[in-house]
Amino acid sequence: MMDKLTASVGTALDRFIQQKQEQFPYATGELSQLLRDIALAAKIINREINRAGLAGIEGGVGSDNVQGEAQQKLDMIADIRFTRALSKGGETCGIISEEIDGIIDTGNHHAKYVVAIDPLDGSSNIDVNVLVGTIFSIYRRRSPIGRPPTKEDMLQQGTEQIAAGYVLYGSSTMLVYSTGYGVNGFTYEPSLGEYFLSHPNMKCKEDGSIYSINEGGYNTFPEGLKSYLSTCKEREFSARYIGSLVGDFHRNLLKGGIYIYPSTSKYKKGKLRLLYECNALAFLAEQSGGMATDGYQRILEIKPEHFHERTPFYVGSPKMVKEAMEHLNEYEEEEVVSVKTIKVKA
Ligand SMILES: O=P(O)(O)OC[C@H]1O[C@](O)(COP(=O)(O)O)[C@@H](O)[C@@H]1O
Ligand SMILES: [Mg+2]
Ligand SMILES: [Mg+2]
Repeated sequence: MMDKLTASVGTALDRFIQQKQEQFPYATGELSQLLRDIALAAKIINREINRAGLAGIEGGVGSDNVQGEAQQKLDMIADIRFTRALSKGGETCGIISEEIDGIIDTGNHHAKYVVAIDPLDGSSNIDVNVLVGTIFSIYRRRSPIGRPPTKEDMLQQGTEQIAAGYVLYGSSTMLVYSTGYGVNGFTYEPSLGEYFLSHPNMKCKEDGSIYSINEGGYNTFPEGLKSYLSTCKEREFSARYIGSLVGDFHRNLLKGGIYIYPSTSKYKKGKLRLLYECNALAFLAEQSGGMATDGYQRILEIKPEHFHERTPFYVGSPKMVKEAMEHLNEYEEEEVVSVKTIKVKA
């Protein structure tokens, strides 16, 4: 359905959500409430992040999450705050969080939505005052209303997302999300405690000249990727890497560019998690005219098997993602031929 009402810059988030809901005669307001729950929790996290150095909430908690990564205090605080806001809000029946092994059952068994969330993205940047984020995906549950959330509710393909977004805690705090009708960005005004529309109808540029990748693992990158990176360097593209996925994605969305987290010897399937990092950003990328793949297939079509499964991630300007994939496929074909040749010779 075409977006009849184009909200103008400065529209308060609450009003924007209401306007969108009114465009759907059968909307019941549950998704609107869920989005408000996320926006509320993000305000609290924003406050915690801004005063982290003073409040002694920097550093680790001395435990690892299910992926064996050291958990930071702010990882846990963010996880608790989002879980609490979503549980109290009443519209979320189950949550998958980066910080928790299994399904978080909120007890809201009457609710029809489930959420996958990376409460704090870019944890390695918390203590060095570099921007961090939150990433979330929202799905309609599959299991009958009234029951506890199930594995099937949480392990849905990215194409099934009802909404997705991120919060960026940077020089300003922004909430960027989509409900499947374009991508809109809101800037938080702390003195008023409110978000206002600042980036309506965000569009990803067809092409760009920024590439974002941690080249530390270069020696173990797929040959095709090495070849693509050479072309980026030949063209003197700008290398930009914050080390916070949300920040790198946001910059490339605004300026044009490609973000890559490939398979490496340390992370055979890439480092990033499908359910609460890649699916959400792939949804936003496609909603804004960008592209997101694992190098070979659309991220949104990957059928998840595990809550914390990882995937290689190639996202951004479609022309750049397509070219990177061409290089990957070219080298893959050559590798197949060379194996066949060796076999024939043997
Ligand atoms: O340090 P690396 O290997 O480049 O990884 C950085 C990537 O890892 C992440 O920090 C992973 O996310 P979390 O911080 O939520 O675990 C991404 O934000 C970032 O893009
Ligand atoms: Mg993350
Ligand atoms: Mg995280």
